[in-house]
Amino acid sequence: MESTLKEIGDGGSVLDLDPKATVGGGVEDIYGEDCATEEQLVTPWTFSVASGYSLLRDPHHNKGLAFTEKERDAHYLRGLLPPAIVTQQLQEKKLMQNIRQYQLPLQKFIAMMELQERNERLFYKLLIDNVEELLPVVYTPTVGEACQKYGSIFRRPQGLYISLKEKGKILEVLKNWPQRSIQVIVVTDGERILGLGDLGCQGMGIPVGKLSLYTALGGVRPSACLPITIDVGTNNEKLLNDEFYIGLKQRRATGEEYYELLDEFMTAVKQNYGEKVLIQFEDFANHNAFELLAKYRTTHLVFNDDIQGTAAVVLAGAVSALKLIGGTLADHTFLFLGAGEAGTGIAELIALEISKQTKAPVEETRKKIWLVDSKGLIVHSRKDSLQHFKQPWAHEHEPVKDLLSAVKAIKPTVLIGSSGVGRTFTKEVIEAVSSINEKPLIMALSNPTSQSECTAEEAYTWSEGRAIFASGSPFDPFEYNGKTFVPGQSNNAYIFPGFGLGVVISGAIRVHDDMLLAASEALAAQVSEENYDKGLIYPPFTNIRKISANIAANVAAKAYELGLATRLPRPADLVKYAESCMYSPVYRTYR
Ligand SMILES: O=C([O-])CC(=O)C(=O)O
Ligand SMILES: [Mg+2]
Repeated sequence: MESTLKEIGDGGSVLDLDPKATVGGGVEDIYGEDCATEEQLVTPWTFSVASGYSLLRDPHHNKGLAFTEKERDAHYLRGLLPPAIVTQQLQEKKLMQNIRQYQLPLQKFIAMMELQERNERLFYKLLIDNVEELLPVVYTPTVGEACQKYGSIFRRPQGLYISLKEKGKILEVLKNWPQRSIQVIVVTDGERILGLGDLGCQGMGIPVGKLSLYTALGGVRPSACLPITIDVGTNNEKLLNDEFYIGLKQRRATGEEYYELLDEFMTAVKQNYGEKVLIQFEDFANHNAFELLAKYRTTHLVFNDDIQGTAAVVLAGAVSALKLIGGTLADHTFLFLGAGEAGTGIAELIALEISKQTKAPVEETRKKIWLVDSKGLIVHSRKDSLQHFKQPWAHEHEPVKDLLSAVKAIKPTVLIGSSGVGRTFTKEVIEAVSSINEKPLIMALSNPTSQSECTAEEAYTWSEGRAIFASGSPFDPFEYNGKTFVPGQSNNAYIFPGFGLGVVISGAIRVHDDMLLAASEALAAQVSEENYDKGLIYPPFTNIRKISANIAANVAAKAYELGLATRLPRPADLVKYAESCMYSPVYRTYR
């Protein structure tokens, strides 16, 4: 026998409400077909058929021991739970104690994953309240290890798998996902997971992790998030020979076969979810990442996190670092190690920002930015053999074979690592850049920690405490000569959740570069004097929800200004509006 469960909303939050309802045995949407936007969600409660034993097994509604006496009576839970009734706070305290007892980060990761599959609100409560501690568990660096071992830790699907086997049926596959009003999709094909390379189908850990940050850091409701992995095979021999590998055991499809599948996917997404679903491309290999972004940016609402998200966060760090290193952006010389998605994406956004500030054409402002790839400095004489995304950076200079020689020749004030290769900022490189600058800005962006171009300790020690340092994966504070330095985390996690929220709340239909500049500007504005005193060029993650609301508001304001927003009328106070839309993980009361 089943009861109808009604949740009493927790006030203001509209995005918080799950518009999908299950009534009787079938799946029916109580708001009708078109309920993708929050405006139509007028009632502060949802229905569910889950009750009794199945209610305890439903992660979206389960509260465990926090079910009250009344709820236990009304929803057939008597006897299924031990008698104690505890608060969400106490549950949180107990779980944090449990998680802290695990020695290995992967054990903590698995504990968090199990919690997410058991009690979603409690998972988000923990993540939001303990963000500094748990971000390295559910995100970089641990998520990298989890992807490497995903075959053996895989328990339940947390997202959609679309493989070559589903060719011709992708629309049907999308309809198998239980939630209908999706606002954000993060999709990968697993070919370049962080700096770890091709992990094939096991890359699923990344879209799942990124979307849990969309909710925890950006406040997009979990039921509106859809993680997707496209499996076209893998070229990773180890996985191909692994009996426990969960993906297609074949080499990667390329060329027409690949692009046909991707095209079917992009068409099916738009057909199923409409044009206001944000599709975030994540951890594709360079050659496909640039091509997919160029191909779909004019027809779909797409965002490449590795090209555009990373660019916005690094630009924000460079702008805020000016308080410490002096000058304007245009006064600085940038040298990158790595000329892939992150390197060229960051370089272009910096050139664009300098061009806006100085009114000089972007072709000119690019000349202050130099890139080194595996074959040395990118210079004009190499132009013909360069991939198209590297060509704008082929400046006039004699050939230079490696990073150290490039530092000596170019004399950068800012050194940025985006190569995906660890320990490439050697002692000689950091000493060389420190001999040129009183305060060199050094950013070691590659993830996870094992791929970082240098550690925080190395940057501070080899620069004799003069470097302003930030990294893609987190490092602990480091003491040098009696002073404690706190490294900033230059990771796109600062940008994409707030950026996505801004896109969702404005109903934007396209992503424009100026919206990235708006996100970057809002992030830089959140750094305080107190942060600078510790050498920090990013605000701490503890304030991330406030930061995300500010980023969302600035992005939404730009979307309105550009005529790309469809949510009308424009809310007067966009920060307040963004905050009011954010998902809250506090338990709801069931009647
Ligand atoms: O996931 C992260 O930590 C940042 C990122 O996008 C990458 O490294 O590909
Ligand atoms: Mg990425």
